[in-house]
Amino acid sequence: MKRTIFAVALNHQSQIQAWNAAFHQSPYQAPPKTPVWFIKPRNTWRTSHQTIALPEGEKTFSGATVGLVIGEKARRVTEAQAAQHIAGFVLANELSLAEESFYRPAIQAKCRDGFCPTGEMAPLSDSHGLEIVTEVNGEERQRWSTTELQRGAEQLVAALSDFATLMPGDIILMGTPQQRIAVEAGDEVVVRATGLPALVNRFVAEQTPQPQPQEQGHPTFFALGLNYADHASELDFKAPESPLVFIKAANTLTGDNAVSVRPDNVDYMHYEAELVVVIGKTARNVSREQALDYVAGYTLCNDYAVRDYLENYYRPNLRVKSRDTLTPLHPNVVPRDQVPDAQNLTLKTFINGELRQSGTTRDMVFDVPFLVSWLSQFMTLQSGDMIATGTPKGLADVRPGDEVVVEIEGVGRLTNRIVSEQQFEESLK
Ligand SMILES: O=C(O)C/C(=C\C=C(/O)C(=O)O)C(=O)O
Ligand SMILES: [Mg+2]
Repeated sequence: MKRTIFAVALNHQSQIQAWNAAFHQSPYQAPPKTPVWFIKPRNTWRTSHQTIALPEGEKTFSGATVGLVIGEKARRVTEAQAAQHIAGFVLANELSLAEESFYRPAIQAKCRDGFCPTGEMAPLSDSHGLEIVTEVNGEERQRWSTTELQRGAEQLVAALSDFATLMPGDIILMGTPQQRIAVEAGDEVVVRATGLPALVNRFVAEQTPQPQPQEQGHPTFFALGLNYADHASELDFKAPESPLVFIKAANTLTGDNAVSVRPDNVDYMHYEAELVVVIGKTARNVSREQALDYVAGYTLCNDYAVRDYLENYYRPNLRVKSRDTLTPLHPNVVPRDQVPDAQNLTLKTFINGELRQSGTTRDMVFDVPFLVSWLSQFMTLQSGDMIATGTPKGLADVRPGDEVVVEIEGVGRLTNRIVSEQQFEESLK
């Protein structure tokens, strides 16, 4: 069973070459130091032989790749240990709109319905030197080799498992060349590699929204960046003109009264009190007026961020936002009809009993109906998906031993304690 599909951008040499000059200039300033991870959420999943509806008015590009499949839980494994955690490999198509920037391009470009078909897994022991071939309507259009990747399978597992525990069934897509192949309605795209079952998909025009295939997978956990203007200005940003959405993987979620690990030798581990919207039924192309009908209710989370790991423009940055234990989420969902006005709730964070953050959901830049409607314009929201709506001003560092309580009026109270890496490791023994 698939759990989380992680993917890595800028892992093919041709991409690094193509972007090299831009990466030494503003706004990037420097090439990324660590892998640029992103997530292909469950609405993007398809299997071989399923059709994929192309978004209207957009140019879609095929990005044939190979994914490694985790067979055995991997937490902080070294490159030398990584191979024993890999069950095999799959072919995949990391479909995307044009990649014009690496500043949060991901969600609208990469997370559309059907934008991640994957084939069947084969228990290959090694992906080195694998040639990935793309055929469109029977004609070979691209061939590349995994020797051209900057980081191979073992390096990717080691880098990701350093902060995110990988579970059996998780997949890491290993990257695509800079050159992608435009696909059109009617095209049949076949991705092949020796030793792996071919991946075959036909593209069709998007007419009416297609029913979602019954795929299993974690609910998607969306989060908003800078959705309160006062918080954006405390981080020296302007309020965004359109929603800045990132996705957090399941590894980061924990519950009420749980612990969160502060990495050693960092300066900025910030709490973030956030209202979380829980989707109640499938939502595609819903208007702002209809949007609340698709909301089951509300809960709250603490969207911790280790800001030392921010790398300028390379966002969403999973090392900052999707680390193990760094998203305490309250398990109780308060039904929508018990929250008369989600845009008029007080949020508070207390550290060791002292009030440190206070704001109101009135100050959201993009309110709940807008967010549900906006996301549903380009992806299908499913029951259980959640949207963490951003945090107001008032961030501060937290240290091991701190008790952090996030409270939202009428929604709940979430308690969490900060531990050091050493304390956490000892608790696991
Ligand atoms: O971390 C940042 O600097 C901004 C950011 C996310 C911010 C939030 O999570 C928030 O405002 O609640 C980012 O993803 O870049
Ligand atoms: Mg946040």
